[in-house]
Amino acid sequence: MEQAWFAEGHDSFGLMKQAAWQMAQHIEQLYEQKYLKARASADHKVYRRNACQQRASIWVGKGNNGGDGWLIAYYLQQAGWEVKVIAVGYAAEDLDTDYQVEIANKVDKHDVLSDAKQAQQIALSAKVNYQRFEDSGTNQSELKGINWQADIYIDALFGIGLDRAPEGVYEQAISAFNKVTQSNDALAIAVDIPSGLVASTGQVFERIAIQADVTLCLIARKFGLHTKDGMDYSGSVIDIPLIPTQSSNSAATLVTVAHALNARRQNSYKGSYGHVLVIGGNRIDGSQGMGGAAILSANSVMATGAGKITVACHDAFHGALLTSLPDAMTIDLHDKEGVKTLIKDASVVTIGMGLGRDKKAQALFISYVQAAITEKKPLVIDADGLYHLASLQMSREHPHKHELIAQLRQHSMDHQVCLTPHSGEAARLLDKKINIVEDDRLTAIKQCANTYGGDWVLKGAGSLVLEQRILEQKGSQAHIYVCGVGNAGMATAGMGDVLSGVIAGLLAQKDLEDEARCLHQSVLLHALAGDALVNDTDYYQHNSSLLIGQRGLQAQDMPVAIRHVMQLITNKN
Ligand SMILES: NC(=O)C1=CN([C@@H]2O[C@H](COP(=O)(O)OP(=O)(O)OC[C@H]3O[C@@H](n4cnc5c(N)ncnc54)[C@H](O)[C@@H]3O)[C@@H](O)[C@H]2O)[C@H](O)CC1
Ligand SMILES: [K+]
Repeated sequence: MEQAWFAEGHDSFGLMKQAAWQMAQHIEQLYEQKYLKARASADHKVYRRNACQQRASIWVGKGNNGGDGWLIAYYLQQAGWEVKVIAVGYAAEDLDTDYQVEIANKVDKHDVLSDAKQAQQIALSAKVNYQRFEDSGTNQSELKGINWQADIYIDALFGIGLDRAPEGVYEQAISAFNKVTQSNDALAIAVDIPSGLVASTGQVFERIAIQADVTLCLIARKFGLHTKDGMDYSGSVIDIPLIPTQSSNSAATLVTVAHALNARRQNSYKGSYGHVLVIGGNRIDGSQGMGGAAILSANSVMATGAGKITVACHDAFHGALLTSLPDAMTIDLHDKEGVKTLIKDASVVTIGMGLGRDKKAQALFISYVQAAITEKKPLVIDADGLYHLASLQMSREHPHKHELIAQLRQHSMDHQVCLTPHSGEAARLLDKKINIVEDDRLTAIKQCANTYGGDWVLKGAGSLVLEQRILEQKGSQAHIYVCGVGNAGMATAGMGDVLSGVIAGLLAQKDLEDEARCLHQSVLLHALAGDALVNDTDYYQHNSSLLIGQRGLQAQDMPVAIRHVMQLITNKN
């Protein structure tokens, strides 16, 4: 986006100045919020600390992110701040003003100094105080500068140009920055993205990254701020758009707000809201079984508002299921003909939660998925269903390999097929190592969709959703969403089963608009329900009876929260 802007003839150094100027304004506001408000609350320690001049310690690298940092130092100094720049990766001559002027004079008239160099020159000409961060930092006077107590620490080491793990002096600088901000309880503000975090993937190499309280994100939200490690390092994100951008160019859409649900028609009956068939909850001979997976999924189907439900699970669990969900009808998972007849009647089939991974379970999976395809039913495939799909894909000799996967692909062109792996399951589906998937979740979800067709969720921090849009002309186009809500309390067993239930429950309700029952809506609803149980934000505060907290949150707590969120997002008549 930035390059397109420059190609239109806009000045790149002008943009850097604009960026730095706006960031300096935000830094002043953030200072006020953290310290001056605290002063009003009679925190004497903070009051004493801030009775003097505001102090900023600005850590700059050698690229344009560092350029932003030099200019921020310049603008803050102009605004009366006491500033110190910590220059990381600079040789002594890089900072020697006379030498730099000499170089600048030698530059051919047709050439220009890089933006970062120009920024540095402006700051040095204004006598901004700086210091080199040197390897190992044993020199006491050097240490003094680095440990200099500031109110605000600004990370301008690396931005979107980071392309490898920070090593040597950079690694030391990042850990010194984190140490000094934490020990001073000062505000750590990242320019564009916390240094060490990869903007396009959310990956942090070997846990070396700036731990920011606030990230001032320039031009457009970076995908990496919202998935994998992104949320653990970026703190709260403030957007500084700077230039007009087109969302059609973006890698993904960040979603935090659910589509509103229309109120139900008074004149309706259970058939109006669909019949979900849940297939799972098996008990392999000699094992304790996985009935809970189907039970949790079924409970969520009903909490999401489906009209009716049948659960095909092992006989051993029918009693437990009915105790927890008397609304359900039951059938034995192994009653092939009976289940196939029910598939005909179902509006949505969801399969795999606790289905089991042995050969018998695999045969059931193939047979039920084929029946659903023949009956033209929307399908949700989760957990052990994904395991079987991966096995079929990997096996060279399985007679159903090409058949089933090709059929599923074909089916997904006209019917909704939702597949919901976490990283481990996605790795198996792609026959890759889990860290390959984790290090580039965006590529992984696209590869899943390319291989198997259908709509996908890649679960985990910042769940990704890929929805295929069928185009009028032949073919389809994938749209990717990243879920900007949800919390780590949801990292517990059974949460995936709950999600598959939400997806099926929404799909079954044909009275809802398409956007209100698409896959990213389900992922959002599930995440918002998780937040309703742990967050005491304004949005949920009025229902504090729901609050549980992240530790100890269980999948079985979710249905009540799902109903709560559904009610909040439903249009009133
Ligand atoms: N006018 C503008 O150009 C604007 C730029 N903005 C800011 O610029 C950065 C992106 O700058 P860039 O120079 O492309 O990259 P970085 O500063 O992030 O990286 C610098 C440099 O470092 C090298 N490098 C990468 N990884 C490592 C590593 N692990 N160790 C050592 N060195 C590394 C890499 O080769 C780069 O050359 C953007 O984020 C904005 O902050 C603004 O958008 C305003 C306009
Ligand atoms: K940065």
